[in-house]
Amino acid sequence: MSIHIAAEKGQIAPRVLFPGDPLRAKWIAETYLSDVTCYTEIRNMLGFTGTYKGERISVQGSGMGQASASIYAHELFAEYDVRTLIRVGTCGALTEAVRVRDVIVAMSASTDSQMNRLRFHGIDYAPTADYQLLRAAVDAAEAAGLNVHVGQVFSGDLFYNDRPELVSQTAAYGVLGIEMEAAALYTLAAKFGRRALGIMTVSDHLITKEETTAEERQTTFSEMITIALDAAIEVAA
Ligand SMILES: O=P(O)(O)O[C@H]1O[C@H](CO)[C@@H](O)[C@H]1O
Ligand SMILES: O=c1cc[nH]c(=O)[nH]1
Repeated sequence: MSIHIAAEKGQIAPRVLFPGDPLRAKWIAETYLSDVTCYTEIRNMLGFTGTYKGERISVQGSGMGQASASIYAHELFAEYDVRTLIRVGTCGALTEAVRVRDVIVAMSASTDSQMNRLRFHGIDYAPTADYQLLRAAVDAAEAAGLNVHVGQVFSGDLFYNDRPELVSQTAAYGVLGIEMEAAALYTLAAKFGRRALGIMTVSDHLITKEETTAEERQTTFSEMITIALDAAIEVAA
């Protein structure tokens, strides 16, 4: 076991879905996987392994924010040899071109986090998705007849941000949605030479103020999950 995950080596599959909400992890495992086992309950940050279309897949809660998600991503890569990590999260929409319940596949993630400033001593690193995984996700969406937005997201450290102009400024530079983990995930995947992708369903709209319910955020968004699972099994384990 690692410090924050109770699994034995081999209990976590090489391909992992990575939602922020541990109850979304439970819902994904119960809804989409067969032969499911729960391999960790430490801090209630639940993790499950099961089978999807004959392939082993795990689902691990990440918690909210880059600080929490970085701990789980690091341990999954460093201690459990995870090869593919797909965030299945929620985000806020920053532009009217994107609507609530739309799906965004995140090509890149800007951030206001200091993590990479510390890591790279002031250099502006560009956290970027794995191209094959991104392409597999777009192909999976097309095969299922689903529309997705492919583009930039912003991974903010502050959910309650004091700078309302952040929305208009990032939108003016092409950012589609705001969430809190993708930049760290892409950076750590690059560090360990693994694949990462963030797929986010829009849970609320920062311009129109439309919102989804907490229950919907926990137990729906099936389009995103299907795309993530089908993309995961397309790339080498
Ligand atoms: O729904 P999840 O995956 O947690 O993602 C979003 O929701 C949380 C904030 O409510 C942050 O973690 C943000 O990134
Ligand atoms: O991080 C997030 C997630 C959903 N909506 C937001 O505004 N921010």
